[in-house]
Amino acid sequence: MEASIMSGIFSGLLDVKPIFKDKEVLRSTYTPDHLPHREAQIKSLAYILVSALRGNTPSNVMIYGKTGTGKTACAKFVGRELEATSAEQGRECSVIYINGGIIDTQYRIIAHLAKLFDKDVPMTGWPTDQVYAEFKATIDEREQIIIIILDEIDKLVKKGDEVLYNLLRINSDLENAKISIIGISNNLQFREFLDPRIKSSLGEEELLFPPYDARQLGDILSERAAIGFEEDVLDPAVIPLCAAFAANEHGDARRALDLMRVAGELAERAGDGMVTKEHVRKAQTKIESDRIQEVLTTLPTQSKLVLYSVMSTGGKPHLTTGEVYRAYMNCCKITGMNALTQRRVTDLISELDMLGIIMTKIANKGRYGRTKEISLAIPHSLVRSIILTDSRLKVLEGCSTPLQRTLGETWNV
Ligand SMILES: Nc1ncnc2c1ncn2[C@@H]1O[C@H](COP(=O)(O)OP(=O)(O)OP(=O)(O)O)[C@@H](O)[C@H]1O
Repeated sequence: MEASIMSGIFSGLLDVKPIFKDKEVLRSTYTPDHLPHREAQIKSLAYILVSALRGNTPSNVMIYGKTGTGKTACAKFVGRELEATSAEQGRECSVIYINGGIIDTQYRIIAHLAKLFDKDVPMTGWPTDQVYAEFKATIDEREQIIIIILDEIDKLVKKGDEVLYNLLRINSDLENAKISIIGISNNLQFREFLDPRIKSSLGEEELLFPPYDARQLGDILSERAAIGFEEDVLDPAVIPLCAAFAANEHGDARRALDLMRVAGELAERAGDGMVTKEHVRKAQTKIESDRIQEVLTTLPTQSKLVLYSVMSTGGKPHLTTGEVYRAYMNCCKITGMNALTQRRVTDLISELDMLGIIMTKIANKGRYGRTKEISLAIPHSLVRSIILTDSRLKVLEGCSTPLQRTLGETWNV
C-alpha cells in the first residue's frame, strides 16, 4: 500500500515536462569548450604558455579582472589544451589548479603539490623546509614543466607572501623540472601590496579581463542554454533579461548563469513547463536573499550584535549612531559580551552598510549639524532568525522590550 502511494508521488512528478537537459553545465564549476568574447585573452595566454611545448619555462602571468569575467574558466581551458597537446608531443607538462582561498597556507600548498606528485607528505607536522625538500626532490626526478594556477592569490598573500616568494625562486634549485605560476585575482589593487621582489617576477606578463556587456552575456548564456535546457522551454525574453540584470551589476557571467539556472529551477518546481521573465525576476529576489542569508550567518558576533541593536529599536525609522550605541551597550549587558568603543561600533555600522544589510544616510539637522541616520535594509524576521542561531546571542530572544526602554520610548517591534 505504502509502496504504491510512493510510486504514485514519483510518477506524478515524472509526468511534469522536464526543463533541464543537463543542469551541471549551467553551474559555475563547469568549464565549457568554447568561451565567447575571450578569444583575445585565450590567445595571449596560449602565446605565453606555448614555450612549454618547446621545452622552455613559460613566463609567470598575473590575470586580473572582476568576479565572473571568465579568468578561471579561461586559465583552466588553456591549461587543459596545453596538457593535451604536450601529451601528443610526448612532453611532460602538468597544469595544476589551486584555490588560494581554500588551500591557504604555505605548508598546505606545498604538501598538496607534493601529494599530487605521489609523495606522501602529512598535511601538518613536518618542518616546512622538509616539505619543500621532498617536493623539489620528487619533481626534479624528471624533465618536466609544471604550471601552477593560483586562483584567489590575494587571499593567499594576506596570510603571508613566503609561499609565493619561495615558489617563484624554486627554479634556481631545480635541474630537470621547471615551475611557472599563473596568478589570478579580482583585486586590481593587489599588485600594489606586493613585495617588489615578488611583483617583478610574478608580473612578468599581465592580462586584464574586462567585464562583459549585456550583449556578450547574452551570447554566453545562449551557448550554455543550448546544452543545459531542453528545447523550447525558454521564453525568448529570458536570456536578454538575465543578461541585462547581470550587466547592471558588473558584467558578471557567473551571476547571469546563476539567474538563468535558478529561474529554470523555479519553473520546474512550479511545474510550469516553461521558463518566463517572471521566473527570472523571482530568481533575482531569491539569489539576493540567499546572499544576504549567507552574509548574515558568516558575520562576526560583534557585527551581529550591532545589527541586532539596530533591529531591536524596532519601529523607529531613522536611528542615530548614539541611539544604536545605547541599544548595543544594553545588548552587551544582556549577553555578557565585551562592549566595543562607539568609534569601533561606528566602523561596524559602515561595514554593514557596505554589505547592503543596513542603510545609512547623512541628514542635515540645521543648526544641530549633520547626523547619520541608520535603518535596516532587510526584513526583521531574517535578522532575528539568523542572529538568534548564534549561541552567544540566543539570550536576546524576547528581550526587545527592555531594549526599547533603554531608549526611553515604546516603539512597536
Ligand atoms: N566567455 C565565457 N564563455 C562562457 N562561459 C563563461 C565565460 N566567461 C565566464 N563564463 C562562465 O561564468 C562562470 C564564472 O566564470 P569564472 O569562474 O571563470 O570567473 P572568474 O573571473 O574566475 O570569477 P572569480 O574571480 O569570481 O573567480 C563560469 O561558469 C564560467 O564558465
